[in-house]
Amino acid sequence: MLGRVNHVAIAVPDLAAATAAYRDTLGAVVSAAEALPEHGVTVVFVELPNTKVELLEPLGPQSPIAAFLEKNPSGGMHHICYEVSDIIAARDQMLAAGARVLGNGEPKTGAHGKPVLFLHPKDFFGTLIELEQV
Ligand SMILES: CC[C@@H](C(=O)O)C(=O)SCCNC(=O)CCNC(=O)[C@H](O)C(C)(C)COP(=O)(O)OP(=O)(O)OC[C@H]1O[C@@H](n2cnc3c(N)ncnc32)[C@H](O)[C@@H]1OP(=O)(O)O
Ligand SMILES: [Co+2]
Repeated sequence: MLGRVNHVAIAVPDLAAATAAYRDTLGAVVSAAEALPEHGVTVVFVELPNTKVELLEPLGPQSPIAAFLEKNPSGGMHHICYEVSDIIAARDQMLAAGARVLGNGEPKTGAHGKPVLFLHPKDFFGTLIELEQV
């Protein structure tokens, strides 16, 4: 079911500072910041030769990363995103296996304009998984 790693996401308390560290200290190519209110985050992508790093800052009072940052105030790895070819088939395969698909189970449009779903970290060894249809 799983294809390539699309991105690894890091939740950060200060997106401008994190972006500057990746751009100026690590010498990476970074995108402009984009607010995604429907996901409760502002995001910057770090472009790498083989994948991307997604820097996430909370946006709004209902941000899904707010509690994570309370527990990890200096930031931390938040999720890994795998590509799938058919997100509905992947969702149904996960539900049949007893894994928890987060939200209402319907894909949302992710940062790349593609359908995404999340799987509960407690069902996958403490790692939140995002599936993105490509
Ligand atoms: C930019 C758009 C998009 C893209 O296209 O790339 C994105 O990536 S959006 C990214 C942000 N969106 C999401 O994270 C949506 C899915 N997340 C959720 O639904 C929730 O955050 C959650 C994972 C269900 C957790 O919410 P909740 O149960 O309310 O939080 P708790 O703090 O109570 O956590 C319960 C339990 O799970 C542990 N936890 C929480 N988050 C993570 C995590 N990222 N990685 C690993 N473990 C996590 C948390 O520590 C709790 O464990 P215990 O303390 O042992 O109970
Ligand atoms: Co993501």
